[in-house]
Amino acid sequence: MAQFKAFSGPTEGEPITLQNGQLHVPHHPIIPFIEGDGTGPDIWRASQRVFDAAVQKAYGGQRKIAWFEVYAGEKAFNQFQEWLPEDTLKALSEYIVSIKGPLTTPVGGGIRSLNVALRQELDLYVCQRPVRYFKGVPSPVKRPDLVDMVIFRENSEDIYAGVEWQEGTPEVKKVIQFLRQEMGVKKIRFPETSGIGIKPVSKEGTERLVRSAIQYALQHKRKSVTLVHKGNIMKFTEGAFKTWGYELAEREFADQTFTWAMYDRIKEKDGQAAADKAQDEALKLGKIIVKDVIADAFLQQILLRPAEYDVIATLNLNGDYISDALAAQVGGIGIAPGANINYESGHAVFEATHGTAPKYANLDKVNPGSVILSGVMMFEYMGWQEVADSIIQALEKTIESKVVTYDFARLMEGATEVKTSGFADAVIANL
Ligand SMILES: NC(=O)C1=CN([C@@H]2O[C@H](COP(=O)(O)OP(=O)(O)OC[C@H]3O[C@@H](n4cnc5c(N)ncnc54)[C@H](OP(=O)(O)O)[C@@H]3O)[C@@H](O)[C@H]2O)C=CC1
Ligand SMILES: O=C(O)CCC(=O)C(=O)O
Ligand SMILES: [Mg+2]
Repeated sequence: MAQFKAFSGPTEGEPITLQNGQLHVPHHPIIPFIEGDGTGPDIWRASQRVFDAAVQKAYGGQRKIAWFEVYAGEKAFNQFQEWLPEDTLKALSEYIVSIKGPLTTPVGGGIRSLNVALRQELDLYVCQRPVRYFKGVPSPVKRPDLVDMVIFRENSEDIYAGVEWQEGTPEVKKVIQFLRQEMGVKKIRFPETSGIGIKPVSKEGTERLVRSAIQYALQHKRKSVTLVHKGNIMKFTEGAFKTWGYELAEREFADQTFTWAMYDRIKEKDGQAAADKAQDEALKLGKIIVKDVIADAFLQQILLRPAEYDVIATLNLNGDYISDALAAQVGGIGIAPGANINYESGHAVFEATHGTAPKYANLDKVNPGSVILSGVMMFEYMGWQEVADSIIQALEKTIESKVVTYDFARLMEGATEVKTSGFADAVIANL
């Protein structure tokens, strides 16, 4: 068992382990959780009750989660004068599967994102965010039911690496001088008053992300994987992401995929009819179509033609924007779950797509749906499918009966508005 310094270790349960690449989940697994800042505590309390009730219902006491609170953000700082204690990283690493509430990141200065730090420290290179419609949820679009996508957002590089220098500092002056004098850069419009940020995008980073997306598409019998990039402008980062993604698909999944890069090569050589025929044949054989789209066009097409998109593989910043935009299409960030995963080490930290929504902190008001659904993803990951299924059906039943939190109630006719805790009560009653 791991030894902890700042806080005590778990008092019950057994660790989840990885054996020969397979997750081994005991009947009483230790699962670390971070409550989160802002609305985090309200949402976590509600979600934890739903999880425990669903496990009890599915296994009648044979299985039970041994929750282990670990600390990050304001609660950690107040108790240990550290935003992200070493013990927390140790616990998330030791116990493999964990879940967290949102953590605050100040804008423009102060600490860097703890959420990003967790992803980088544990090398959780996939941010996986499924977006689907639940019947009865109010939506701003006519056919929200056509949205059924799973976002694979690269989670370890891009501008989130945090390599940037503030305007006016000696460091930024040095970087700008280097760029201008040694690299021949002439296009920094206002060199005296610029901050500089660096966007690293690697072949390895792209390949492991796209590989995970294609493997997911194959395992879940999805139709396509779309590489979303801004490669027309950022040629050697986002453009390379597209090229490396296609190359990976053709090299590692030659028999299971058909790429638009192949389509273009056939078209160039034998004409469009031949390329269309090759794609039709691939579809008949059940191959995954790997295609690409430029990010701005993608953002309008998901509104106009969402049914054309399925699994999405994209870079870190694009994935961040796309997650919230797609969440809005199916009713908002109140039911937008996610997971940060390293598919090689097995480490996974489940968390909602939304943030701390500070104006609603401690009001017992916001929708706990995103963390509840992140828990559903966690139970699926653990192989506790009965629990996942039972929570999903209870959540659907609750929303269909129009018992909802403020975010849905303000857009629904005849809704019964309940608090965060009240929504959890209703879901538990429907398990
Ligand atoms: N992974 C993480 O921990 C994340 C952390 N953050 C951090 O959170 C903080 C606040 O970020 P902000 O940009 O305001 O984004 P938030 O996602 O926290 O909130 C934006 C808006 O989304 C709606 N919303 C958020 N959560 C819920 C919920 N559970 N139920 C219903 N509606 C919800 C609210 O809309 P309305 O006003 O219409 O009611 C809210 O005002 C920042 O410090 C940011 O860095 C942000 C994203 C992810
Ligand atoms: O880390 C943060 O504060 C924001 C992260 C975020 O927006 C996201 O992961 O979607
Ligand atoms: Mg975000």
